[in-house]
Amino acid sequence: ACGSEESSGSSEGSEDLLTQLKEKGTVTVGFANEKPYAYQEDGELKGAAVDIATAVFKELGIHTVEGKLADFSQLIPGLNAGKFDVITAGMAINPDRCENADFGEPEMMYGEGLVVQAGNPLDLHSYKDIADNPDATVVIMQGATENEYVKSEGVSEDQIQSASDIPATFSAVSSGRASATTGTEMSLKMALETSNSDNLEFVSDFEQPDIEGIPSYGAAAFHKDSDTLREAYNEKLAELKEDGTVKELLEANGFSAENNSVPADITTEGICSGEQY
Ligand SMILES: CC1=N[C@H](C(=O)O)[C@@H](O)CN1
Repeated sequence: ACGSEESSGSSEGSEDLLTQLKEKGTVTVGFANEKPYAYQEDGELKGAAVDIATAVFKELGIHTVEGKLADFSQLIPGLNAGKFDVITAGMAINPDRCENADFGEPEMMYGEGLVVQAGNPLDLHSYKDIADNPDATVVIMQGATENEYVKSEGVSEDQIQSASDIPATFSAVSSGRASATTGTEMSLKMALETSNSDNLEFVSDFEQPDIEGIPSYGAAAFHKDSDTLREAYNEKLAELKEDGTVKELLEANGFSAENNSVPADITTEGICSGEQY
């Protein structure tokens, strides 16, 4: 195949992407360095989304997974620009994103979290608490679902700050530039473990908002032209859900089988169409 040096997100040319990847034996995945979903540590690609994708690709005869780091907000644009073959970032499926990428079937379920300064000086326990306090600000990773979640709970645009990644959101709260940050529960817990700012606290009694999008369902995301690859991925993924491998991989990455496994009736089509969103 021509252009075999480049990973191409499109199936233009003589062979579809699945066939190309099988021939190369390598798939290139986009990720945003967010533990425990997809991150690099000691030169190795790790995380629940990476592990699940790696297991699926292995079943497809694609044994090497290479990572390409991108800001979270650049994952879908990067996919569509052909920088990687698939996004493995535990990205939440939602109707807006479904317009720009084709998600695989859901691999994990997750909720939200909140990190504030130690002692929780503004007494923030929900997105509504932020909305109700004009002095409160929240810093959120660019492109993350939480930007919409807080707004739907009444937080105003001028209370929201943006940062390119989770470490940058933590330093904004730690330095007092923002009152709080929100992200997925697991991202915040993990980032807090490795953060060297001891003046931050995870709000353990955070109230999950009762809004569209929560809980979220994370999945791999494919280029709109990669139907064959996505269908083959979904087929193997279903087998690995069935035989307990997905559950095992979630647990190995700190998720709980009980709280983070996807209920059997939830489908990507259902979420994209808005019926299950
Ligand atoms: C795993 C993850 N999920 C959310 C999202 O999909 O936007 C954001 O919190 C960013 N990271």
